[in-house]
Amino acid sequence: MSTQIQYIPRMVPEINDYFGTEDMSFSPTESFMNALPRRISVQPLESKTKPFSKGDIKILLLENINHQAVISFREQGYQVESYMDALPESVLLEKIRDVHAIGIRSKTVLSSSVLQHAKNLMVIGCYCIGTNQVDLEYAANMGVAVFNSPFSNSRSVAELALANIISLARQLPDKSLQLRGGNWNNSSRHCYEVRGKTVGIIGYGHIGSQLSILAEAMGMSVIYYDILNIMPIGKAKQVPTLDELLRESDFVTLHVPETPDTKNLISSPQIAAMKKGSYILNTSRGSVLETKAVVDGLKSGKLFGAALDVFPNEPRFNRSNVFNDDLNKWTSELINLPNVILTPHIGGATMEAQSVTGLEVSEAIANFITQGSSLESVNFPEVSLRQTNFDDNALRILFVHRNIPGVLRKVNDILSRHNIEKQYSDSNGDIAYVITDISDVTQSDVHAIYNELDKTSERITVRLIY
Ligand SMILES: NC(=O)c1ccc[n+]([C@@H]2O[C@H](COP(=O)([O-])OP(=O)(O)OC[C@H]3O[C@@H](n4cnc5c(N)ncnc54)[C@H](O)[C@@H]3O)[C@@H](O)[C@H]2O)c1
Ligand SMILES: O=C(O)CC[C@@H](O)C(=O)O
Repeated sequence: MSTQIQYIPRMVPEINDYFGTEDMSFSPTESFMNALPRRISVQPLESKTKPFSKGDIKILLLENINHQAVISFREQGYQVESYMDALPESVLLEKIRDVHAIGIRSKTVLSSSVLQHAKNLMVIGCYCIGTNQVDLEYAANMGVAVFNSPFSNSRSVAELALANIISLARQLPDKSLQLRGGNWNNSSRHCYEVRGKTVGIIGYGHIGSQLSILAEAMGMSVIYYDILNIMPIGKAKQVPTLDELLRESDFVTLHVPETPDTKNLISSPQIAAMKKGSYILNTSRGSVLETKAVVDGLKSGKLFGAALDVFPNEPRFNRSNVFNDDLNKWTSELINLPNVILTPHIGGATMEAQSVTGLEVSEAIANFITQGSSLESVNFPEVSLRQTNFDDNALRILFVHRNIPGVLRKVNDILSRHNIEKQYSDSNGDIAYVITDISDVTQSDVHAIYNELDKTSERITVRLIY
């Protein structure tokens, strides 16, 4: 008989309640954080235009997004509703209906069937690296820009991968578990140094290349496989085929995104190609590694250990008794195997990474709302216009449209009674985006311009900032 779990969304406590909670750490993190070079400014660009009352803009933040984001949005005057967890779909459908911006991490799936309920949505912020949880194309076709934080947690993931490499080599999880059970076993059987061993990195992007540096510093040899030709760091060597990497590595570690090409990238044939007594690590996405093949590899003795931070199915909420066979059918087999490290998707879960991510994505969201800037969006044409000498009679027009010939001419015909101060347009596949600043606009011009642009058959969205 299945049990129905009643879910009551847990709101994030008010900001002052954060201090003194277990999540808060002041030392040594605080001094480190203050010394971090800041690529981003804490305050978003001050808009000289008057878009609307920010108090009318509703921002929904899910999955316990860092309190810096909540503080920053509230200080700017936005309405913010913030929840500890991902919402069950029925609640999400209700909540997403009238929000203008939503911030998520990896557990909230924004599929087309969810997004079609979002009537006011302008922008999605993924407070993480991965964006596979969002239907990016559908969002772009709605005129909704999606932003992520492309490298703020790369170091955290790379450090976890290195820690797992050493832990697997020394059988740390099992030794610790045995001693907790009263069992003293200081045998060196199958315990190794990592120095001189080879780590094979699949996906030499932000995380893979960080790990490369850390692993070399430990005296390891690094080889990597990537679909792109990427310049090696240090003495690392790119290998031409996945097969070569699998054959030569003592530790194989996955750092590719979830794409149709990476689904089950490592499965039984790839594990068969690995060295006997090697180890596999996955901190990328659960879909990239066929976990049943890992279970079989561990059982047969082909693999000496595995460290998995991500799984094909992951719980949406932090709860007890959820990591079981109902979630993934091989779970009980996996948890009973020796030398296996299982972590609940914590690669990027550090105070440092969450704080930087919180600021970076919030800044992108705010700049899209107040300026229309889509720089570094993952699904949108990248357009941004500098604002200079804006006076009370200036108007900024943000027009997202189908990417077909003749649209810019139509737009400029509509605007022809005004001086175009600045204009910038870009396209990305079927979508194009043009930002135009015009001057000498009266209140009735604003309405006329809006109505005319709104009627154009190629329009996806039109937004005016004045
Ligand atoms: N466990 C966590 O908490 C955590 C945290 C951050 C990121 N991630 C995951 O890690 C992934 C990688 O992050 P990143 O910042 O290094 O990404 P990245 O985009 O910087 O690097 C990914 C690399 O993979 C390569 N690649 C893509 N498809 C490939 C294929 N089929 N074969 C070989 N190489 C391929 C790309 O060319 C790129 O160099 C993210 O997409 C995300 O899913 C997990
Ligand atoms: O914070 C998360 O939920 C996901 C982190 C990680 O998987 C990422 O893609 O950045």
